Amino acid sequence: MSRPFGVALLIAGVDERGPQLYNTDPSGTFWRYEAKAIGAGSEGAQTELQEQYHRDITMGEAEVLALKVLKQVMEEKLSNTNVQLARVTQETGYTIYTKDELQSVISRIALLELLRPANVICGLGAWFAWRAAYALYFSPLCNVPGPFWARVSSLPMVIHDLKGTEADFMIENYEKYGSLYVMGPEKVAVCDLDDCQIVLSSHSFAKDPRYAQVDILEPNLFLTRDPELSRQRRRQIGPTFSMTGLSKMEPMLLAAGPQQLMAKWDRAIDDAGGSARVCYHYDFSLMTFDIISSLGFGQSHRSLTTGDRRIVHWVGQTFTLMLLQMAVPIVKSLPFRHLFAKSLYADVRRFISFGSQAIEERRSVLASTVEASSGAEKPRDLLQAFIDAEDPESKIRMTSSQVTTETILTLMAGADTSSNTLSWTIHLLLLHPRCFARVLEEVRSKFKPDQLISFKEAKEGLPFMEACAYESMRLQPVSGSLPRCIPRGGAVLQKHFIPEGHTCSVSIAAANMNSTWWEKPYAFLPERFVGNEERKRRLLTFSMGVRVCPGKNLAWMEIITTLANIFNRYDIEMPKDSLFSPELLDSNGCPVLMPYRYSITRAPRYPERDCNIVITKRQ
Ligand code: HEM
Repeated sequence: MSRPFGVALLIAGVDERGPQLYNTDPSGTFWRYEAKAIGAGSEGAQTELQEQYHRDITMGEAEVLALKVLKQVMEEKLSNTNVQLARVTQETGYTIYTKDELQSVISRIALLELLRPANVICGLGAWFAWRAAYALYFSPLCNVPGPFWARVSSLPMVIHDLKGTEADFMIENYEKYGSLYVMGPEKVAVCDLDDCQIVLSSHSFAKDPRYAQVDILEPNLFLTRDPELSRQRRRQIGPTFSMTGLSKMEPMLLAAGPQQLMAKWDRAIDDAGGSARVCYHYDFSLMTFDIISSLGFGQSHRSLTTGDRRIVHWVGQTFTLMLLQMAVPIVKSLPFRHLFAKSLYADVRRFISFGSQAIEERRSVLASTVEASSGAEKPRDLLQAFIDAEDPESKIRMTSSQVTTETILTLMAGADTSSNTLSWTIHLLLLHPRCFARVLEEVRSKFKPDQLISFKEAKEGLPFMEACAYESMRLQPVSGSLPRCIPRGGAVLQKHFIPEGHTCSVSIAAANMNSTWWEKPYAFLPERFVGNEERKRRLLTFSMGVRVCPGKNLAWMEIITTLANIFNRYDIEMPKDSLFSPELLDSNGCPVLMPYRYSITRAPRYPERDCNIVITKRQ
């Protein structure tokens, strides 16, 4: 038997025969001698040692074992005075443990005793009983409705978060407990629109501290918890995202967006001889990336037609690292983190340097054109608008790296959100043929088959189609919940006082299904939005208040122009092998929708299977 550390232990004691040392031979017979030593102890201890005979043990284990024997020796009063513990090593020979050493071994054994399974179970039971009693009778949230488990632990919510079913779980709990309920020991879910407004309308309900854990990018509009930075950025980039600012960029948006998509679909139809099967989800996804990367990075790069997914990949990696830092902040200080997550960090670096390069190139192109002709027009895109953006109050402009950060964030926040909204709208329309027929009638009665429809034309001429997009955003909001901190002095929500230090989560999914505000909330009823500006404002999908989505107008421009142009140009059908149909209904009497997953935004779970359509040129 090999012995780790070359250490042997033995028991020494003083009994009526005088000092006894149960000798040991460090060269190999330690266990035999140890067994002899406990001859003075109980039978139980001997058995315990003998059971361990055939395996290597560490110094720590040996100490504990020896001490157990020692304890028994003392307890059984076989040797009640001056009991000692000694160790023998090949190098140092026989040494008696000092008082301090003995004390430390005794503490260790006491801890081990404490950690015995029975003790652990009792401890956990007591802890749980205390948590339950506190949650039910003493917690400031004890009068707020909610599931019992959520009062005691955040685990149920975390599990749904990880499974990507958080939205359904929050709607389910809203149905059971109402517009304000407990979703964690110190956290409430907010599902009433008036309360959402209270939370979102001021900076005093700051974003969750986890947002500030991300250190891969400079402080920016999306992640900042600092009201001053948030206000300043909005003043700087606000004009860019206004309808006036965006209308200058529309030709570029149409070229990278609907025009590119239609060119691809036309080719697919020609290649297939009249009708083609396409996966609209993937096409929308690449198209929206192309729109933002052409506007934000000045790129003529087209991932939809070339299949080059480099930027899409970088965005995914940056999100992964961001979420990792938000969920497990310690990863930021791990010494070899760059080695553990080498490709993740490398891709984020590539993405950032791609952004910086775009700015440098733009600056040098501008410098050379200004030299060549003084009246040269600057490009009309997001990149230029960000470079030129100035805070009207302080006259401060963004530095190059701030522009890079905001552009990267724009791509991250603006691509998947818009493309998933498009996917859900198509899916819902295919499952509601009455509405779809009305949309087609509306579009085709207003526009010629080959006409490129602009945003203004679509917005003014297609109120029902726009209402369908609103209803799709209500039923399948792509954004998740918005976690906020309760401010100093606490807050009153649904007549319950929620103290400072607690958090709340504005549930977009549940607020959009709140039956106080939305009649027949599960039904797809676009009519509710036609000509009703008040209802449109009430929709929470873009958030509201001081941190409302600044890209809202751009998103609408992408969504409305894409839908109008494809409905005008193609006849669209569900394939025969589709698993979904208007006749397949759920328990609410509504068509069953394709399953979703959350990868930052709510996306179709099986796009290859569920997001196919058969397209032909409009008859
Ligand atoms: C259908 C499309 C979109 C939806 C549903 C959507 C939704 C949202 C929501 C709910 C928020 C609030 C997040 C929070 O408070 O944590 C938000 C914030 C934001 N969105 Fe959007 N968004 C969309 C498109 C876009 C686009 C196209 C852009 C940029 C071009 C964009 C840029 C941003 C930014 C920068 C923020 C952070 C604002 C802040 O925290 O102050 N979004 N968006």
